[in-house]
Amino acid sequence: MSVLQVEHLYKTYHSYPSHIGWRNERKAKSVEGARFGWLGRWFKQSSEQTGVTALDDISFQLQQGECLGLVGESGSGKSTLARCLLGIESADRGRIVLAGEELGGQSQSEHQLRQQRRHIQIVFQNPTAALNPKLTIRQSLLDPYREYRHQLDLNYFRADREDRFARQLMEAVELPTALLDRYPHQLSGGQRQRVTIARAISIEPKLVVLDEPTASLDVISQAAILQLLAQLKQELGLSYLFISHDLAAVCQLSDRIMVMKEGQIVDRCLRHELFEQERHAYTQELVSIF
Ligand SMILES: Nc1ncnc2c1ncn2[C@@H]1O[C@H](COP(=O)(O)OP(=O)(O)OP(=O)(O)O)[C@@H](O)[C@H]1O
Repeated sequence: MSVLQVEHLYKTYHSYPSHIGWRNERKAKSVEGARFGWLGRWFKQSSEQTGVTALDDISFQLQQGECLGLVGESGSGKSTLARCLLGIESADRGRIVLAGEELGGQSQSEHQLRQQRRHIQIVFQNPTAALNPKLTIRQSLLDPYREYRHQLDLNYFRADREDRFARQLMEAVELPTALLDRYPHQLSGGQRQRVTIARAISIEPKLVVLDEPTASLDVISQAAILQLLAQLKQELGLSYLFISHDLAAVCQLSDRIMVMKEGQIVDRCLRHELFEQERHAYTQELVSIF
């Protein structure tokens, strides 16, 4: 079953000349400015010259329980795609369908949008920035649960009591429950990343976006986190979109791999095919510099 379907996604960033100043830029971007004003016309013209196409006709499907790896050099559009999936940015064109429901469909209310968003969670590269330093681990873990508690229908975790729920989450990511009342700065980097993973999976999302989840960790913690992610995927039947520069990590965790270049998907393969000779020239280049 397909969990995620992305169809013909496009996104261009328009950057305006910096000497114009934000007041004029805002004016130009406004409906009146863009449609009628000389300022709008002039800015549109200059932005077209300086626009960056971050996503250029992206289409793919991700199956239930699958890990889809996404690799590509810096600036190829990986994070833009992640931001569009999470609703942090909107695409210019195209459709994102999550478990049969279009994300951000036109007739959706704010409430419906929020409901949909909970089905996609993200694990960021830097767990220190992802955790609020003023909250204990317990508070951070329970945040998503408290926000969505009335709509949750969990299969794996039992959420009848907060304390039991928090303990279950710690056990799932192999952390001692004694850490629950500590603050993020009292944990190691690897432990903090385990907390962000526990938080992301706590409400059993349909899709977890892993955005370079091991990049800020030492080699030993990296291996342990990859192993944990593989284990959770199997136990909870999770689906991942795994974004990384690290081809070895991507090959270890992913079932299939997509290669992105300048906003386009230029190659797709099964993980064991990535290092084969007859791949796309750009894939071979990535493999050779790895
Ligand atoms: N807010 C923005 N405004 C203008 N251009 C942007 C913005 N965000 C990204 N870009 C541009 O869009 C392109 C894709 O960027 P993106 O961050 O998606 O790449 P990436 O593959 O995730 O890179 P990295 O691996 O370094 O994170 C780049 O050329 C980048 O400069």
